[in-house]
Amino acid sequence: MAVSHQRPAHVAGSAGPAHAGGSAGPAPADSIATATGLRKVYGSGDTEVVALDNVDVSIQRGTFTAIMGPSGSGKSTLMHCMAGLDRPTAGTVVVDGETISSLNERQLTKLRRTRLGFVFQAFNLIPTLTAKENITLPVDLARGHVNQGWFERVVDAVGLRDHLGHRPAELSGGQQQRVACARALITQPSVVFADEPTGNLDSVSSREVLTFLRQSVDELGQSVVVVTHDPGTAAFADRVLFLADGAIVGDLPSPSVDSVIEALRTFSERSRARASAGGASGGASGGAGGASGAASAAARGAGDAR
Ligand SMILES: Nc1ncnc2c1ncn2[C@@H]1O[C@H](COP(=O)(O)OP(=O)(O)OP(=O)(O)O)[C@@H](O)[C@H]1O
Repeated sequence: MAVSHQRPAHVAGSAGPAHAGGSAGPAPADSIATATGLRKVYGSGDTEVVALDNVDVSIQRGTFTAIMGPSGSGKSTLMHCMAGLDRPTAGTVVVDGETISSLNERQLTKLRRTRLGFVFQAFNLIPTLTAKENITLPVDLARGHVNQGWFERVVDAVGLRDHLGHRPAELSGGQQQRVACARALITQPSVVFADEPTGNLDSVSSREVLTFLRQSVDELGQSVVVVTHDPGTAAFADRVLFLADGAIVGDLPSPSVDSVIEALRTFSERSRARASAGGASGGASGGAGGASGAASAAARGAGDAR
């Protein structure tokens, strides 16, 4: 489902055309997460799938980045490799100065717990715990101390002060996902990674969650990366990266719903042209047909948002 969004003043402005290219540029000094030469191959022989093919990405600190692309284009794989949930076949990932591709499992687990935040489509809350207990769970598991000042700021931003004693079953879907977002932020992570965070929500709840993620960037200085199919969600971001067949094919700053749909349409047409020229092969599955499907889905989504 799509969500329309009034862009905040500091990121408003004319959305330029998506820059098309094979990489999202070299790592600038204020990069919070960087992938260089990232390659991920699943299976081997006849079943081999190249999910990521030499991807270079740099995510700026204190920004909201959306990753889009057709089904099977490698969005989740890219996010999982950058978040240390999956190991790349080749290439390097650096998060907040730490080269995570060279960490062992124990170090990776610690890094994920202490320096990264995650939000998934399924809220993954513990049903027997209250909202407050769910939010502080990562700190409690690490036997740390909740920074009370930060907790208060997050709770205010998430707008759930009156529901802290409620269990997940007593909260709406949007409220549950906001609890999950607050949980992702409680450790003041270097980056929050969200995979289709509004996939299970109606448009009102989606807006609540996206507004909160946006605020976490604007007011709390967090860095957020969201994987999404929805142009309305992408329009909350400062920048949209487009993937197709395991490669970055576009980079759109200051996105709007319309500019995202236009970019999806352009990449879909290019993908179709490559396919009819016989050049679409070898990459991740979901190639031309998938891209085309994504563009039509985007157009449908835009209809919903208006
Ligand atoms: N564990 C796995 N084993 C084998 N192939 C996989 C695995 N995970 C992903 N793939 C393949 O890698 C490619 C990229 O998958 P990925 O899930 O990253 O795409 P996506 O863009 O996130 O797709 P979707 O939008 O449908 O979630 C696809 O062809 C997928 O089938």
